[in-house]
Amino acid sequence: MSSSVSITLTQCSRTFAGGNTALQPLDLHINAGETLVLLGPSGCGKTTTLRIISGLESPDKGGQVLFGERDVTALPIEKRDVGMVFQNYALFPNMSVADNIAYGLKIKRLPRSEIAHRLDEVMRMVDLQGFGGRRIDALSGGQKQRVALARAIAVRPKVLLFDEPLAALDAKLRDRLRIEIGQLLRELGTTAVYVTHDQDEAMALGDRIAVMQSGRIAQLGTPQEIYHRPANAFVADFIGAVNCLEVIGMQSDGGLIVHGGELVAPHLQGAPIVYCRPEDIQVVPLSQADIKGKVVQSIFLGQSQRLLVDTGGASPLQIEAPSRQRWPNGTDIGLNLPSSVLFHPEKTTTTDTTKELANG
Ligand SMILES: Nc1ncnc2c1ncn2[C@@H]1O[C@H](COP(=O)(O)OP(=O)(O)OP(=O)(O)O)[C@@H](O)[C@H]1O
Repeated sequence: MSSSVSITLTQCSRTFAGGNTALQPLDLHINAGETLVLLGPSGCGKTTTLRIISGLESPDKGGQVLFGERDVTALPIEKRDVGMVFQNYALFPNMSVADNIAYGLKIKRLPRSEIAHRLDEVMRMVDLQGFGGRRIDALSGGQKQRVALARAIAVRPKVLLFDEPLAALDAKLRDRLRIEIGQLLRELGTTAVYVTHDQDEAMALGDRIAVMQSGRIAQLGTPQEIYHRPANAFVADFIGAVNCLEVIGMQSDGGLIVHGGELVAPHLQGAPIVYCRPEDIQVVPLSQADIKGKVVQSIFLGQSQRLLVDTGGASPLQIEAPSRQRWPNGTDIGLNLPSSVLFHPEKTTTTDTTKELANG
């Protein structure tokens, strides 16, 4: 495989006709061999960023795209040595699987023996052995996406770009292909940029995730950093369920007395706000509970259940509870909330937060 390259975007903005700014000036460095996921809601600028990296789109004047040390800003996609995988596969429906995969290799005028060798190699990698002669329209969605993947890697690109490749597939297939793509990317070591609005996909695949909001990067970090130390309320809310708690007092041992509340704004006037994830709240016997409440709803999720618990706050707390236990509505429930699991977006660590709150 060809050696991977780093990607550097400097001051890349994109304004469309009519003054619609899809991307604010963006600086982003992607390490060689890294998988970077661009995650965010519809319209936040993920695809525009990917298209600027691919060469399908140019940044506004002044923006620069480097692959390694090489300035590729003015190069079209076919000169950038990138492979792309799209949501809609973008395959030739009337051609066979093998002809689709070999398409780029033929354009590169590789010798027939080399084409045969690479076909063999990539079809094995994406588990499509024996499918070479099939027509594209005789394949399932998952198989089509494997063909698209094989076609992208067959040319041994320096950079692999994915635009929501699993969005059209059903949940089970999505999970499976997500794992396979992750394995493949590790095996290939190719620098990859992967666009999705699915947080599970982002966390499973990304070495780092850039969470985007309104044409900017709201946070760039490892999945763990993004999940456990979200930079702001938008990231906290986008990357998973979060409880927003109003601090209404302090216990003698320094523990916070909190009320449940919903995620409204990062800074409400008055009481300090802290956040916590549903799975970090412990269900304990009532006699040992810091917080007591009543179950108002339970949502069965299979491997766990989400309980909504009224603790007297503005809105119920979300708790993750074991799957097999029954919690009829109206059940009294005891909860503990270790201060170590509380976090405050805009601040760096949970410990800082607790200290600051304790001091202030
Ligand atoms: N060719 C275009 N002309 C005008 N506006 C555009 C064009 N392409 C994108 N935009 C706008 O730029 C913004 C960002 O679009 P982009 O496709 O990058 O978002 P996205 O995060 O990929 O969204 P989605 O997940 O829905 O694909 C949107 O407001 C979109 O409407």
